[in-house]
Amino acid sequence: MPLIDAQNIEIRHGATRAVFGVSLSIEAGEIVTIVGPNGSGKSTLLRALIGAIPTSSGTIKRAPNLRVGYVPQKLHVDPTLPMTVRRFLNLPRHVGAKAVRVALTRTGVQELDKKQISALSGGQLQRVLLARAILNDPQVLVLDEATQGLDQPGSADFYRLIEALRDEIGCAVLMVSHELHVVMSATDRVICLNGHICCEGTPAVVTATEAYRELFGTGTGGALALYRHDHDHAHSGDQACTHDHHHEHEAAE
Ligand SMILES: Nc1ncnc2c1ncn2[C@@H]1O[C@H](COP(=O)(O)OP(=O)(O)OP(=O)(O)O)[C@@H](O)[C@H]1O
Repeated sequence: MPLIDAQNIEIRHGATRAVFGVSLSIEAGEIVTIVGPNGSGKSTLLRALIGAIPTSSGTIKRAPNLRVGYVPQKLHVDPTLPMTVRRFLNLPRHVGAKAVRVALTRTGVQELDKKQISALSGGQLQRVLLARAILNDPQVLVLDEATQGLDQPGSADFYRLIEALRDEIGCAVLMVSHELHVVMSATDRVICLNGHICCEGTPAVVTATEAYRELFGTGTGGALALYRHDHDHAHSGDQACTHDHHHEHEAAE
């Protein structure tokens, strides 16, 4: 049984239909990356899949007592509020020094445990947030553009860490990223979202498709830049677009 299984879901924010006709499932241990333009419903879909917001139609089934670890885009910390990394990882639930040490070691920042949260660099903070997300030994790790603000080598390191954690913990990973070219090698499956699912598949299959080339350019070696990705047409909930899209893209070769 999949960890999460969504069938034909629609999600509305008031009058805005943010996601429609989406069916997808997340299997144990796989890494799934959702890409798509701004406002295409990526965060909305993630939040619905983990049960944080309701759907307006369709069904989402989650494995019983599913353990989810969530890494937000960023954390706003009041610099006047003193809080060490160790204390932060013990909120809202006290987990103890050993669990904190294990989690920080797994994310490669064990030396930061006594540091103030407000004194961390962007990359260090993301690793601390990741450490917090794995404290409950998650079956699914969910990341919403977790590398925003990191430079490309920093992002690449972070995604390598995610892959290593997946291998170590055995969790599935569901993430949103704008950096498909960076995340590609650490992904089993790519889903391109624009309200509905435009195309999906393994990176190897997706990169070989015409739809993918239209979306992301034709560069080689994974050095593809998702630059601008316009879908200026309406859909009625189909799962694969067979018609032309209008895209502007740039391939960094
Ligand atoms: N809380 C909300 N109330 C009203 N509308 C919302 C809300 N959250 C999102 N929306 C709308 O739903 C649509 C999808 O937004 P969402 O944040 O899911 O997109 P996204 O793909 O994650 O975007 P981005 O890449 O910019 O983060 C957008 O039109 C957005 O304006």
